[in-house]
Amino acid sequence: MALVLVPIAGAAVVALVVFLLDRLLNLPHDPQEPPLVRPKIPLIGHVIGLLRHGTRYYSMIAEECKQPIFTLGVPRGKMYIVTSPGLIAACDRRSKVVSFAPYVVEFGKRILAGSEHSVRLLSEDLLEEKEEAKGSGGDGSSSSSSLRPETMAAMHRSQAPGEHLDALMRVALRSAATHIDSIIGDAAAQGAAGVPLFGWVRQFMTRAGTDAVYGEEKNPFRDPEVAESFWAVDRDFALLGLMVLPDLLAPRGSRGRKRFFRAFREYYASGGLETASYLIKARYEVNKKYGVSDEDIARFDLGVCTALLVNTAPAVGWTLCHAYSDRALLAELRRGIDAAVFPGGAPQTAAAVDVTVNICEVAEALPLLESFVREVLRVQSNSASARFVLRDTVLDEGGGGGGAGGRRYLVKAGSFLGMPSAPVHSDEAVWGPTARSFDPTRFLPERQKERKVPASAWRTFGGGNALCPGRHLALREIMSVLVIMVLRFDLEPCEDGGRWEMPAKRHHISTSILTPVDDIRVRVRPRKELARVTSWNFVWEPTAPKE
Ligand code: HEM
Repeated sequence: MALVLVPIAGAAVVALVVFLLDRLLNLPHDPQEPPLVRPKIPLIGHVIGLLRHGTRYYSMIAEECKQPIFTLGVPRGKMYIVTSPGLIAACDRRSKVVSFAPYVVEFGKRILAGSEHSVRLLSEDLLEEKEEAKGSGGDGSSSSSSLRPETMAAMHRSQAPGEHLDALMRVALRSAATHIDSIIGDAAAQGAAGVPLFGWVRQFMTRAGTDAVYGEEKNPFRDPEVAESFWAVDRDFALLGLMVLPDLLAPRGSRGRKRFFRAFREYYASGGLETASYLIKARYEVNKKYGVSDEDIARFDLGVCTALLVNTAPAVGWTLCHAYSDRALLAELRRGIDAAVFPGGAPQTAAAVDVTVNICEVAEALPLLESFVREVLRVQSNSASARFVLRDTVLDEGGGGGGAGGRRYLVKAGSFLGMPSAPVHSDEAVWGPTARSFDPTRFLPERQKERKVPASAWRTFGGGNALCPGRHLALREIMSVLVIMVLRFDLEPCEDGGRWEMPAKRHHISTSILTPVDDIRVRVRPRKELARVTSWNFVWEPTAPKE
């Protein structure tokens, strides 16, 4: 009898220990908070889920619990996950309290390895009350009075539609077109094995983006070693973020980071600023105003390059995969682009022809272009919109979309709040029955009129006062490369008899666009029917507004 009781008593002790630990490690849950989702394995189930599935875990839970917002308890903390557009909009409206700022500070400390002084400057006025006192207008348009918001205001100002963005695009296009040409003209570089599509795109987008921002003349990325160093940092992003023995745990990333910082110190020391874009000049001015050292300015540039490159490069890769893997879509895009560039048909003369293409005009003539790119960004987005709750606050869904009308939820100070794009991007209540399929016409103006999707449901560029300031530049860059490629080249996978197979995807910690698990090797060939064109010039010049 006593022997029978041993396992029962053992199980009771385990249950008691788990119960006590649960009480001790998990924070109490107020009924006004979003519903609590209990993990299958007590205490650490959600942590295991997140480690195993990455941000996909949020979608898995969202699908099971079907709540507009829910709470995941983790040891000594809690995470609120928001999936309804109405509540996302509510968080965006309170973005000073449900804040992105603490992550900017952590990024400055862990990845940019900023000095204590600069990290302190970044963490000043987290609630942006100084700004409020002056009567701010929100997403960077305000007159702010601390380093972090003022830097973001400069980022928004320098990339808003207008002369500064046009200047960035001028250089980006010139540089992208030149670097695309250099590989096409170099048969040896392509070889029989072709080029790795995502790797190749990353190479020319890295150069185009940084030429635009830092100026072609002194851009540190002219040195391939600096580009390699940058991408080594990105590869080791998570390990560097731990701040534990980086030279040992992440030797390539750590070496790359030092090399990057050196290159950027030299850039400023050798007068790089004079040839830089307005974006870099405006940032420099703000940094100097707040007493950031030259050493730290060079470190902050690692942040600029991360924001500039890590999403745009894979987004261009996916855009080309989607365009070329669907013959009917490719034919339609090509028909529209050809018609806009050669209204009288492809040049047939014996003489060589120079062609200038204004991509802005092409995009206006062919709305499918932007609709298609937005759809690529919808399905390939994996943004987390991570926030930290700085004060207890009540979120009111306000009946604004998502269908759960007007419920209120308390979120507590000190908690993580995420608004991952994946669940909301695949929600049939928002996008209709085709939510999970790829539809390049989804964002055409006439389709948008048919089905009103709340603005807060398209999360590719985030929202609130963390809304991506580079979104206009990114969209223009992606559309431009698409036009250049579709107009000029045929792309064919080297393997599987030329059949396109979409690469599997995975999440990478630094990016909000999914990463391909494996690259795909392609052959790039100029279109035969345009052989007469010997010189191409691509520009993005906004047309005069219509009367
Ligand atoms: C396809 C390309 C891009 C995607 C998908 C993307 C996406 C995002 C997302 C999701 C966020 C966070 C928003 C949030 O949490 O609500 C963000 C922030 C940011 N992005 Fe982008 N981005 C892209 C390109 C760019 C470019 C070209 C730049 C130019 C420098 C840029 C600069 C930034 C900056 C500085 C922030 C931080 C904003 C802040 O702290 O307030 N991004 N981006």
